Amino acid sequence: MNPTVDIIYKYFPKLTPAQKEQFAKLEEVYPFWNDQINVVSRKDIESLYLKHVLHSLGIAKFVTELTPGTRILDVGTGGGFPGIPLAILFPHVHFHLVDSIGKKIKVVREVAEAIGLKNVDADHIRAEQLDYKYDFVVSRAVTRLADFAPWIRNKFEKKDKNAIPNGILYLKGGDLKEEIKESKLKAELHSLSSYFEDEFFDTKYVVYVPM
Ligand SMILES: C[S@@+](CC[C@H](N)C(=O)[O-])C[C@H]1O[C@@H](n2cnc3c(N)ncnc32)[C@H](O)[C@@H]1O
Repeated sequence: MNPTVDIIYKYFPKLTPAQKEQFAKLEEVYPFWNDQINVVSRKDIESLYLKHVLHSLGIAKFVTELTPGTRILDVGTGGGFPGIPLAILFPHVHFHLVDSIGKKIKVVREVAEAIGLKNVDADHIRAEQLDYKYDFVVSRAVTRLADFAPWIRNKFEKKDKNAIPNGILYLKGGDLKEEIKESKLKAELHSLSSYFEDEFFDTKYVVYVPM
């Protein structure tokens, strides 16, 4: 049986009633929009909370506190992962979700509106074309680090107001050691199994690259 929203409450026990309601609403909103515009595989939508929502929140187990006003870019957000779950968790942080496919951004906007998220902007644009600065860039399953880093290298604010220096937070699978070597980046691997006792993710690490 696939876990319900309770799995989110289990790992994030300090959620406010409003946040709990937003997480709970995803269970209706995503299947509705996914039937019209496919953003998540049919098989995976049944394990929405485990494979998408909790997985996205792995980033929040590594960066647990963010200063109000922090700006985060989600590159290749697809249907809103990891950006939407993170935006629920950090209502005082601004999230810019972008994707190169317009219909995916439609789903992101509909989901954000349906659950009342005020801290999300979503745009149909390639990451390389953006001309803004951010504190962090998050992403999940978009491309190899060596290709990804040049897209966003010039998009970081210089000042570090958060507990960890600005940088990339990437949920990424594949042969990461080889990828990190290829990218020549100074990257750290943080295992999701150190945050979550349930073993369920195809992608097992948050890759953190200070920038
Ligand atoms: C495999 S999907 C992952 C979607 C989402 N991050 C997730 O984990 O469910 C990769 C997404 O990256 C988007 N993408 C690829 N290259 C991009 C670029 N240069 N700028 C913005 N989005 C891009 C694609 O359109 C696609 O939606």
